Formats: sequence, structure tokens, C-alpha cells
Amino acid sequence: MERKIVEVVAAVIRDQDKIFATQRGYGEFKDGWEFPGGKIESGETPQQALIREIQEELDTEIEVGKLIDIVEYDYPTFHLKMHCFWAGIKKGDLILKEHEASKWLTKETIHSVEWLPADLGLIDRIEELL
Ligand SMILES: Nc1nc2c([nH]c(=O)n2[C@H]2C[C@H](O)[C@@H](COP(=O)(O)OP(=O)(O)OP(=O)(O)O)O2)c(=O)[nH]1
Repeated sequence: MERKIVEVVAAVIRDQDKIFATQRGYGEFKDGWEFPGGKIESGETPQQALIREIQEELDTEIEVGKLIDIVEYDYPTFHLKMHCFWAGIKKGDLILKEHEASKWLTKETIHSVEWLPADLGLIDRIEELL
């Protein structure tokens, strides 16, 4: 059987030398750290999906910047294709509507949380860009 492809967008919200990470509050990956975002819905561009997801999850309006990378990762039950963009805050205070915790991380602290497996390669790249 063909493995299911899950197409996701994620925002690396940056403020100077810090990036914003969130901890999942429910589901299969509960307690893992990630970049906020979610699944692209049909008819949406990745940028539109990201603006919608961040509004829903964090009650914040973002400006979507450049694509950092498209991460491909094989989880046991699906293949993840994750479009990761730089983002900045336009309006709002990053209120956690779904996540259980959040942190601003720097180059020095970026490895201090337990990232989801698919994010590890990306984290090494971001570390160099901070
Ligand atoms: N948002 C996000 N998801 C990630 C990251 N790394 C990673 O493996 N994932 C995986 C976990 C999930 O299987 C999937 C994202 O789906 P989701 O459950 O957040 O999406 P959603 O909000 O649209 O989903 P749903 O609960 O409404 O079904 O991508 C990451 O850094 N950010």
C-alpha cells in the first residue's frame, strides 16, 4: 500500500537572535517540540495555510518570509513533507491556544528541548543561520 503523504507548513518565527518553539499538547507526538503550523488544506498555498494555522494556534497575525527548507521525513505510518518558512509577527501576542508550552530559543539553547524527529536536520541548519 502507498504510504500516506502528509503535507504540512511550519513557521520559524524569529525575533533578532531568537526563534519561537512550541510543545505539542495532544496526540501522537504529545510533549514533543516543534515549529507551530499544521496541515495544508485543499486549495491553499503554503503561505495561506501558515497564516491561517498561526492565527488559529497562537491568535497572532504573521508575515511569511522566505522558504528555509522543505523537510521530507518518513514516520512509521506516514511520509511528512514540511514547508518551513521564516516568519515575523505583524499583530498579536503568541497566545497558546493548543500548545502546552513555548520558548524563545537562541543558538545556545536550541538543542535544549526535545524536537520532533523530523525537525532535527532543520534545527542544525537554523542554528547556523541564527
Ligand atoms: N506543525 C508542525 N508539525 C510537525 C513538525 N514536525 C513534525 O514532525 N510535524 C508533524 C506532526 C504532525 O504529524 C504533522 C502536523 O500536523 P498537525 O496535527 O499539527 O496539523 P493540524 O493542526 O492541521 O492537524 P489536526 O490536528 O487538525 O489534524 O506534522 C513541526 O515542526 N511543526
